[in-house]
Amino acid sequence: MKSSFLDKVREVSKQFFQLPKEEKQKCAREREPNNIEGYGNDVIYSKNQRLDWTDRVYLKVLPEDERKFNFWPQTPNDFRSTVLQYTESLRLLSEVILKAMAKSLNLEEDCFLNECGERSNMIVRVNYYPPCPMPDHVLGVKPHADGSTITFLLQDKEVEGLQVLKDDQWFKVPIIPDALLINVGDQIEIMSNGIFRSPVHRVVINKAKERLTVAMFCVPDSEKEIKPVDKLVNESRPVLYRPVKNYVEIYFQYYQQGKRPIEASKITF
Ligand SMILES: O=C(O)CCC(=O)C(=O)O
Ligand SMILES: [Fe+2]
Repeated sequence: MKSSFLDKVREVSKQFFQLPKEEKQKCAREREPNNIEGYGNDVIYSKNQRLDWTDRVYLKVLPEDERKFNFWPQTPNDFRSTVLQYTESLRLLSEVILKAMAKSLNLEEDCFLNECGERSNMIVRVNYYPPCPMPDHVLGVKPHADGSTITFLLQDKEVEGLQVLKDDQWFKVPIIPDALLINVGDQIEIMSNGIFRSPVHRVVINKAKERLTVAMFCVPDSEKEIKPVDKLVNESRPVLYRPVKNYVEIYFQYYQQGKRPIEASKITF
């Protein structure tokens, strides 16, 4: 993918967030808590929830027949075509990466792809973090691991914010302007029986500068039950996760309560 195309993806996203509130509201998320698609911020599950300092647009791009264009920005008018083209490039790239990840564990290359089922999903989330007068008191995104198989993250070119947790410490993720960051999500952790681990990460915000990122989540078919692949379960490595289905659905409820969704699948001994 050319860096000029990555800039284009950033540009159409930024143009949308620069529109007046009334314009953006045209693709606003519906009120029922289970509907996460469209423009908005956190879905509220409880009064005690801490809110993220972010606005976002969340859209299911694949499978094709599940697109809900009424939630898609109409302005700028090349938003739709740009996101569709971007998704197609990342769909192809995700196949290459999931095959390589399977091969690296001596599995058949299609192993993870087959586990994702016939109707894999691609979901885009454009994250816009406005400047915040009290950046030490709130987070752009609370600590979480992604609920995907893998996530492609296109970072802001100038403003840092992403941090990853390792050994109980937060580490800054540097900006590499023309690179996509690829994150391992919970569903690959489950399929690989814990060999690939989904890292916990968070977003800190900035007093003076806005920040924009585009996350593309690759997610298995919601009807397909996923589980650790047989070849990665043996006497020395017992099965660590229960089968799960439609993980994205449980994901947000756990996340908003500050819990790790993967706990719903982990087997405790
Ligand atoms: O904005 C970022 O840097 C990361 C966003 C993120 O973690 C997410 O959308 O899951
Ligand atoms: Fe994330």
